[in-house]
Amino acid sequence: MTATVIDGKEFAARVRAKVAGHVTRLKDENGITPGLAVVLVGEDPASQVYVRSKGKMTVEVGMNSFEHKLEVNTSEEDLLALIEKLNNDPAVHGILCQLPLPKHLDEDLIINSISPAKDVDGFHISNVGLLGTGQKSMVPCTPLGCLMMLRDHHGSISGMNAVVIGRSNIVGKPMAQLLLNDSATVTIAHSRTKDLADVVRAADIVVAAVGRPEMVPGDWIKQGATVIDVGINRIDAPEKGEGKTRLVGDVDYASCVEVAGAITPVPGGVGPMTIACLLANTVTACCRANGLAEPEGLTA
Ligand SMILES: NC(=O)C1=CN([C@@H]2O[C@H](COP(=O)(O)OP(=O)(O)OC[C@H]3O[C@@H](n4cnc5c(N)ncnc54)[C@H](OP(=O)(O)O)[C@@H]3O)[C@@H](O)[C@H]2O)C=CC1
Ligand SMILES: Nc1nc(=O)c2c([nH]1)NC[C@@H]1CN(c3ccc(C(=O)N[C@@H](CCC(=O)O)C(=O)O)cc3)C=[N+]21
Repeated sequence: MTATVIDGKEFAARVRAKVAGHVTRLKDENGITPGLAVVLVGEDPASQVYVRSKGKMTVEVGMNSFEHKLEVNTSEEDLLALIEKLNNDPAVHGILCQLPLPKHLDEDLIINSISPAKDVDGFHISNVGLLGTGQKSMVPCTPLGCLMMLRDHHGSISGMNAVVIGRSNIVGKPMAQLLLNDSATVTIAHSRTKDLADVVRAADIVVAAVGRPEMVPGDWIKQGATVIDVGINRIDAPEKGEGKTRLVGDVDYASCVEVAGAITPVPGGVGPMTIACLLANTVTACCRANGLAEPEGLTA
């Protein structure tokens, strides 16, 4: 039996429609238009694609999009000054600083300079601490999108064995925290993990966030397990013609789809959900900033 394919693209469209509804209500009833500011430093081509796509979808759901493109050698001082300006701008409810930043900029310092209330990435230490203690916070978009798909597919994940491969601050760690908050039994694997295949074989839920193309083969997957593929890897695709590339996940889709119970594809899985959750977080931040009831079902 082949796995149910979890359609992240379609799910994300539903989340965005919900967000758009709340935006309309905020405008009509409260005279407020939620605004998202995205800061991009440098000209990394992949980052440019994401930022463009974020801006387009922000406008599509009726919110204001403020794009700030800074040159690659922008000083820390100038970037901090921009963030301070956005922190104090009442039209801006969410601020995202696209990562990775150029090497000369201190990523921790920059992230922690964003007002926690506007930190729609959920990367500020204060939001990380709130999430870790089960308090209301801004929740990182990619893990939130994964959680929404898992809850939708399983109803409840309480008591399930979940293995997260990857321990980054932006995906692996917050993902593990969210799974734990939903009462899954959580294992975090990483590059030093011994017998990774056996660790993964014990999982009812596998979340792969490694950054290695098609690293997880089907024979690591327990029959019927749910596989969430966070990886976004661009690889050469000579079969499509010379110089062509294609996008693959961290999971070997062809073999995993044969054993898994459910699986997210790449593209069309976690990626679109990440952007939808960014918009959801912006509406949530806007409601909180204005003392309004926040939308249900759009956060953890
Ligand atoms: N769909 C989306 O919206 C998003 C997708 N991504 C994608 O997700 C992937 C992960 O991103 P990110 O978390 O930022 O990546 P990082 O490079 O920050 O982290 C990768 C993690 O994988 C671990 N790892 C590396 N090699 C192995 C291995 N051989 N076996 C087991 N673990 C290993 C590393 O371990 P160690 O800590 O020991 O080095 C590290 O914890 C990437 O493909 C990225 O493009 C990222 C963000 C959003
Ligand atoms: N501060 C910050 N926040 C982020 O959330 C953040 C970041 N920095 N840096 C980079 C990563 C990566 N990321 C993705 C978002 C959407 C897709 C996405 O929509 N992917 C499409 C395909 C896009 C394509 O074709 O390239 C899909 O999977 O279907 C992918 C990756 C957000 N990130």
